[in-house]
Amino acid sequence: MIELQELTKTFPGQTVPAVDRLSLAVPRGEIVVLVGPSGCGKTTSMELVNRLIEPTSGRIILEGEDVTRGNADELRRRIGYVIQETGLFPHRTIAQNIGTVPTMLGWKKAKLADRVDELLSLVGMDPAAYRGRYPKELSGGQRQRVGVARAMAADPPVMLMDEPFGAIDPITRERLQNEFLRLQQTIQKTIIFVTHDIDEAIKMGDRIVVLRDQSHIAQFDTPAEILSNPADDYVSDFIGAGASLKRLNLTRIRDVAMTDDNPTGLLSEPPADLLARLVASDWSAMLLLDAQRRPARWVTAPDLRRVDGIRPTIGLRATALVEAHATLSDALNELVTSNGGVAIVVDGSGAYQGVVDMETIMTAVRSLREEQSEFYMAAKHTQDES
Ligand SMILES: Nc1ncnc2c1ncn2[C@@H]1O[C@H](COP(=O)(O)OP(=O)(O)OP(=O)(O)O)[C@@H](O)[C@H]1O
Repeated sequence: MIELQELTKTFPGQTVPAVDRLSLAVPRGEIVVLVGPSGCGKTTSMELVNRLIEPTSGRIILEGEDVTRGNADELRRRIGYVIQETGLFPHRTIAQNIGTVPTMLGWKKAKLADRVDELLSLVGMDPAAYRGRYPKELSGGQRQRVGVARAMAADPPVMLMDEPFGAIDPITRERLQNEFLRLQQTIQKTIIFVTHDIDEAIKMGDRIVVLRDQSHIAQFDTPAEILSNPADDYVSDFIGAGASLKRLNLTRIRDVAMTDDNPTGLLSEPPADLLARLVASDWSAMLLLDAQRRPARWVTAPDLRRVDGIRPTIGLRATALVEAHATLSDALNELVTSNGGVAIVVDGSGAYQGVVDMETIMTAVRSLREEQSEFYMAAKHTQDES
């Protein structure tokens, strides 16, 4: 989809190139993450790809076409760009910001307004509430969402995302990452994503490029391979400690067997009925759901025996909610601090789907390990034969 051939940039007055002969092929519909230490040339590489700066040498091929020299504006319409500080225009409304590229392309007003609303909904913001606001009237996380919506406005096949969730608190960041991964399942864009955070790279990337100085590639591989078989000490050092824990970032909750034999009930049910179901199960607590089937409270048998009717304050609050797109690492994080000792899986509207407990996570870790050792056995076998 997009191919960089020996892309090089030497800034005026410099002797050493900031980016030196970077060659990379990004497959259609994949997220390729560039990860590397500060100053290694990540941002420069991205700016070269959409020709915010012109390469000293090398070529950029987009959908088979050499776009290194042609019209740069034309190229940028085919490439959406999201940057850390979002770069929203402060004196333009959210709708005007999102509509920047379509406006340049001369879209009709009605089509533009529809597209803005569609995009706001897509990134989880109510169009009526937000389209008329200004960037400073939004939270950091909302501004990032608008940045993503703006990059997608003219439906470019390629998106460049330079630390798009960098300047955001960890909780919002995790939420935005998950939302974006969910969105990507629908939009299937070809994405180059920059981060300096290896955990984010493992989570977001179909493939990861670990960069050294001057955008020299240390390793280009899937996250699983990079974690299991780092090419050299530089890559191992970059992964840092805890490679096996990081592997939990590779598995999503939807890919493991959730527990659904745990008892649940509705806040509106009589306590005696709930109690009967709870004692008939192997569980010591029951999850109560509200009328929209959203997790509300954890209750034990003594909680239920004590009352005639269910009050909203009964038992303990149901915490540790995660969506099926979240990783096992997210689930583990949540469950260690949760009231129920499990992470509760909900769908996009917050409705209950099941729970993930420690055993689910242990089983997944075990099977990841087994897959890996089977791989090594097979590799060894082939080696012995040869
Ligand atoms: N306009 C410029 N003129 C001269 N040197 C530059 C210019 N822009 C960047 N550089 C240099 O090029 C190198 C790569 O910078 P770049 O911003 O691409 O790194 P980065 O990997 O994105 O870093 P960070 O993670 O800190 O953003 C750095 O040594 C930087 O000082």
